[in-house]
Amino acid sequence: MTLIAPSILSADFTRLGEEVKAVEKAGADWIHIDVMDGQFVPNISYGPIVVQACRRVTNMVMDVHLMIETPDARIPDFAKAGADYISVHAEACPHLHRSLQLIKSLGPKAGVALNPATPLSAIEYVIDMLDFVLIMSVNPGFGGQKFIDASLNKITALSKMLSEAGSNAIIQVDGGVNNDTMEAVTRAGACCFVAGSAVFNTPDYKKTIDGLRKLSEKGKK
Ligand SMILES: O=C(CO)[C@@H](O)[C@H](O)COP(=O)(O)O
Ligand SMILES: [Co+2]
Repeated sequence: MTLIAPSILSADFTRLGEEVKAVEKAGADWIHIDVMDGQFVPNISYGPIVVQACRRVTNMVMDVHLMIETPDARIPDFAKAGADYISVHAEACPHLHRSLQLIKSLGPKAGVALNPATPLSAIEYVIDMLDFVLIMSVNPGFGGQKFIDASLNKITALSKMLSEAGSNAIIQVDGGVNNDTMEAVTRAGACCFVAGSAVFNTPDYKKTIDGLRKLSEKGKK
């Protein structure tokens, strides 16, 4: 399974609806929506009304990445706005089990995002609750950053950890995914690929997404 999830963070916001439709037409599987609060990360992006607006123009799976403090207070708004998948950061959730319970109780699939410096042990005791795990391969807050190479070993270790636990959770990789890194992240064990600048900063989205898929196929061999 190869799931390509363009992040709208790098889209042209004056034409957001058209951009979302364009990547859907180009063969994207999910649309990734990065929510930043200026507290958990040093940047502010957008909230539930943008998720709601995207829902009106696409049938793609909407994947909401919450880079916010106290996410429990906001999760119901994002579920109501139409999120299909919601990830919270382990670093922002003192009661991670409760946050995951909350997401699942409202309908969306639940995931945990881990910063580059956060060990996999952060999810050890909630592993059975996870529909996906988001491995940050850059420090969260901005698009267009360079892939952190240590993420590859982390993805490999996560893949082993999940299979030993009998978990079918999807491994999502987010940050610096592009033509140079796609093959290696696939080989490490990821199957959902968030790509912001690598998609939206190119002129032909279909060509770009097809190219990423091909590189992923190479990584599976
Ligand atoms: O969560 C984040 C950044 O915090 C990402 O989803 C970025 O939007 C990915 O951007 P690229 O590295 O693909 O340009
Ligand atoms: Co993201």
